[in-house]
Amino acid sequence: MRENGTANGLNATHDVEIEERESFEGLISGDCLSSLVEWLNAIVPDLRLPLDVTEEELRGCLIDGTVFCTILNKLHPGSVEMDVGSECGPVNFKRFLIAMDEMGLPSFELFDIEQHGACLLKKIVQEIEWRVSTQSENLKNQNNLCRAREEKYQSRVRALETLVKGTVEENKVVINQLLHIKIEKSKLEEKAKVEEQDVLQLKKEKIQNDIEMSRIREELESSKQMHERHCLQLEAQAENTKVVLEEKLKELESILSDSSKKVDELQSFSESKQKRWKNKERSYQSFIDQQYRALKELRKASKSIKHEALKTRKSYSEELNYLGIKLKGLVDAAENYHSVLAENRRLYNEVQDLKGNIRVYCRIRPFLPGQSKKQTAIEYIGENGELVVSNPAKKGKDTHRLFKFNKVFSPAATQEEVFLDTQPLIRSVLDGYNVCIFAYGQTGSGKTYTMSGPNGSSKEDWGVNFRALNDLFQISQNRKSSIIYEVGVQMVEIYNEQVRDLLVGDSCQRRLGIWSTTQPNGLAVPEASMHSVKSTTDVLELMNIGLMNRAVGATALNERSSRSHSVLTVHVRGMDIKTNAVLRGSLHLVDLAGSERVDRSEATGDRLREAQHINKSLSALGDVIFALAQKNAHVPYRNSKLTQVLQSSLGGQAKTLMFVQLNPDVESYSETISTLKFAERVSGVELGAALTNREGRDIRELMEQVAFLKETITKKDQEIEHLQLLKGNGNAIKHGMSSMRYGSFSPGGQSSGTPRQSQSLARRQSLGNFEKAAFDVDNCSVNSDKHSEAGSQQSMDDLKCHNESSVQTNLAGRDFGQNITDDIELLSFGDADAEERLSDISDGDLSMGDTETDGSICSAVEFTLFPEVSKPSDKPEEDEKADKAEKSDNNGRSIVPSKLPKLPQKVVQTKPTRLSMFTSSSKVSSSARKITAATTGSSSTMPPKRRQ
Ligand SMILES: Nc1ncnc2c1ncn2[C@@H]1O[C@H](COP(=O)(O)OP(=O)(O)OP(=O)(O)O)[C@@H](O)[C@H]1O
Repeated sequence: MRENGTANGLNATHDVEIEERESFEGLISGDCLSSLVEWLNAIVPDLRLPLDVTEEELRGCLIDGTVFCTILNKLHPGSVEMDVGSECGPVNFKRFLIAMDEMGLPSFELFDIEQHGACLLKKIVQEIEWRVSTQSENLKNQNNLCRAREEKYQSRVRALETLVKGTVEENKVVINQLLHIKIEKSKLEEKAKVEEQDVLQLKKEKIQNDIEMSRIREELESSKQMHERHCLQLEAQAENTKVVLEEKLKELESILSDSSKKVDELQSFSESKQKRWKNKERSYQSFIDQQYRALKELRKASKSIKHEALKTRKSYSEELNYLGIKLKGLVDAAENYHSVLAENRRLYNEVQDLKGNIRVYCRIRPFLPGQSKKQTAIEYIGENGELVVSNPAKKGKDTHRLFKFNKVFSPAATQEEVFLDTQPLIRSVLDGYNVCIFAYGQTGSGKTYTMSGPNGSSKEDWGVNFRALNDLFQISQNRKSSIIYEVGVQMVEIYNEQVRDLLVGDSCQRRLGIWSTTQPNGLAVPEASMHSVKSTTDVLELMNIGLMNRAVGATALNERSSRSHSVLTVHVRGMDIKTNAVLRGSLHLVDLAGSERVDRSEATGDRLREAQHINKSLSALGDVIFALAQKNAHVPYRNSKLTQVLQSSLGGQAKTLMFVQLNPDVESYSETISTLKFAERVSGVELGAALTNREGRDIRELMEQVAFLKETITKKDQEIEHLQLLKGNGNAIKHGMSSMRYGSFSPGGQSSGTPRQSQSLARRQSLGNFEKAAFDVDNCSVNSDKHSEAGSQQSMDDLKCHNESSVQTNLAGRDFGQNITDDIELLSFGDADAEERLSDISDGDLSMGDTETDGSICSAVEFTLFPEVSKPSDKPEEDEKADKAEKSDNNGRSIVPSKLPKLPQKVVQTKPTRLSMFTSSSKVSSSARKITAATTGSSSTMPPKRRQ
């Protein structure tokens, strides 16, 4: 019965829990309660239940699950595992009593574990299962499973219970089985734990799923709302679109109706147009017919016009023929153009000549930056070349001084304006004239500025030099169809009375000699390097080199003061293509050194020496010009290197232009006055008509003939030498041959040319190399031609005469031919010696100041070198007198030169090379020395070296 009751109780545990609790009332009697409390306190001291606890209080008491299990194990050791208690958590004591009650335990004293163990266990299991089921209400499926298991266990328990009812042995077996079941139970518990964990896991998952579900639901809700909103929008749009479409439809319908109306209109219009076209077609047809008729008429007319055109053509060709005849006349006239051009040139130069050959232009320098507060000495500048300078320091009539020149340029005048008035002279150079342009003035007055322009100047600032050469090239280009020009440039510097080549890089170069003979080509310094130039660029380069090489020193007056005279010489040679006539002109562009007084430049030492040389040369220039102005028979060119170099340009055959440069500063008044006085003196010079250097064709032919003969003689000489070698009888044969050879030069000999030609040839033969061939070959002018032809003949006569007289005096036993032989031998000096001698001629004894007038041996040389000084042909009477004087008076030193043989001008002019110049001079000096020795018997005038 109890078994059944227990089984029933188990089944109904959870369903009737509350009823059971109510039925617990009165289960425990008073004795039992107190003994129970004691027992409990003894088992679990921590419980500390008061002994007078009422049943109600006891029922309300909670005991820990483990305590609960401990109590059970005390009652029945090993009946329950402690884990179960810890899992149950706190257990209401009431439940414990109920469990005891359910197990039918009357009291604790009567409790028999073997008897009530199974029942107790069942209760405990139920309790656990109940607890699990209460904890996992949501997992109903699990519960079902558990229930199924529970049922299974119940069946087992039942089986056990049946066994328990059996014998004690059976009970033991049952106990074993119970133990086995316990083990299984523990396994099941483990499983239950696992499942519990699963349940927990599932719970978590469920919570997560619930969260997820709620999220999804929310999302679903929001998307649903969105969708609804979207749907609403779409519906609104559809509504709008529908309205718009309806409107459009209405519009289209109206358009359609309009179009159909238009179509109707067009149709009617096209029909009317068609009608009009048909009308037009008819009218065109009638017009074409009309045109066709007109065309027929035109054809007829064109035929008649063609006929007329033929007639006109005929008359035109007749007119053309007439024009051709006229054109021929014009061509003839054009052919005469060149001669007209030449005539023009001639006339132009005549005009230039009429203007006077020395022109003086005055240029006043502006105040330099920083000098604006200075007082000017320039009072007035007239348009016709008047210049008034005033001296504030003086009073009365001396305050103002008037000067007059060809032109006065104010400080504002540009380089171009200055050059415009110079330009005509440049053209004259190309017409075969010698021109000299020089700038004179104190240091810093603008000489270099006028001549070259400022340093590194642009084309606008170019000075006269650059512009002149530029002009030369331009004019020569314009004339190239009729005249071919060659241009060569020399640039020298005269520094401390020494001439240096500015176009040679070597700074320590040697001094150059000057050949002071009046040369039509103005080649005064033959040793200076000659540079052929073809363009302005070439000239610019050369002049830059020259300007860099120019000696520049500092003085108190000008920081960059040039202490030397620079002479740029441009040699022009032009050949007329038609006539082969050669034109020759030279242009000297001179930048003089400062003209200030020595005391004012505060110079000492080297600077003082420089200043003295400069002053000396400038005063020599003044003397020359003064002599020219006075038309003196003798002009002292040789007093300075400057006048020697410029001789050809200052003489009677040249055009000269002087720029007088003035410093406007009143402090420079005295310098300004002395400069202006000098300029005034120069402007008074009349040089006479300039002469052009023109050479005829016949001269050229003669020159060629001479060259040919020279060649023949050279060949003969070579043959003679060859024969000498062959025969081995050197001295005898040589003498014989020499006699033969020289005999050919004697006037009576079998010479192929005239004696004069032979002499000239002999000289030429000995000359050897020529440095400046271009300017050497044709060194004659129309003027010099006539002059030198006569002069040469005269010289030959003189030479003969001189030889005769020599025979009569000290040079007995030598005939004319032998004399020439001497000359030739003299001409054969080496180059070095030649240079030295040339230098000697211009630098040494021969340059002594007043030798022109004292008639020494040097005068003899001078006579030869400066034939224009005393012109034998012009003054035959003087010559005769001199002749007599020479014979009668050995001390008549001034007379001797007039008796000296004058070099044939032609020879001198045709070979102005360094060597030729030297040899001519050497010969002359040699002759002169001999004669001097003969006439004066004095050797003191010549150093021993030069007599060799
Ligand atoms: N017409 C001018 N216009 C402007 N500046 C000028 C003029 N003339 C000269 N000068 C200036 O005056 C200064 C002196 O001129 P420049 O050197 O030409 O004098 P110079 O007479 O040649 O002197 P030196 O005798 O020392 O050679 C230079 O600075 C130059 O540029």
